[in-house]
Amino acid sequence: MAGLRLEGLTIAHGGVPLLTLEASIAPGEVLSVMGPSGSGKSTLLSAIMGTLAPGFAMTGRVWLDGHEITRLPPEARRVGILYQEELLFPHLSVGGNLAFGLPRAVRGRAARAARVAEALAEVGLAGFAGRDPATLSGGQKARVALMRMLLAEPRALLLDEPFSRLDAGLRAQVREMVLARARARGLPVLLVTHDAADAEAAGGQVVSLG
Ligand SMILES: Nc1ncnc2c1ncn2[C@@H]1O[C@H](COP(=O)(O)OP(=O)(O)OP(=O)(O)O)[C@@H](O)[C@H]1O
Repeated sequence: MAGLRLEGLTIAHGGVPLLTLEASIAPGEVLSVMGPSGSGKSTLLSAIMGTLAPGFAMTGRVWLDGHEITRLPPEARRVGILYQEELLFPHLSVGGNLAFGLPRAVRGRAARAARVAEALAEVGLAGFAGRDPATLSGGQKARVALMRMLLAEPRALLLDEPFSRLDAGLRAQVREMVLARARARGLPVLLVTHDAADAEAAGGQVVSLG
């Protein structure tokens, strides 16, 4: 089955159960995960990324596009994630940040530069490749972070409250852009949010942890 499937996922810490989840997210669809602080939302994302901290025990299986990825190393999973903060590399230009996302298989300076330019144009930032990330607005940084992640060609997208630092107007705009780009690529999206408005705008399924 295409998309992301969490089959009988359970996570415990020090023998204490934290969460149980069964979910399927079809390509282009969104599952919003809500729940109070400490209910395990970030831990769930780590489990899907393959970066669960020591001390956590997980059972169940994670499937992506019909392949089981439960035990694959993080870099082999093709799961992209966006965090609350954009985490752009400050010592690289905007173009350098984007080139960092490109797979090694894209070879040659010209081909890589062309992919970076295309990505910038897709989010209305044509000509920004040479800019220092520190000179960008919050919304522009969010767009660069989104395209850096998408250039790595993920097959699923995890969003860890990526809009929460933006003010209300910008928040809706960035949220729409991220969800539209995910839909255009047919990516299943798991959105962690504290905000019911995010879940409502995303449409799709909603689960609450805790
Ligand atoms: N590295 C870690 N080692 C030990 N316990 C941890 C670790 N990371 C998280 N926890 C614990 O696991 C539980 C779930 O934490 P998690 O960060 O997943 O919650 P959350 O729902 O994302 O919270 P928030 O909304 O505040 O970000 C909490 O009790 C937390 O203290």
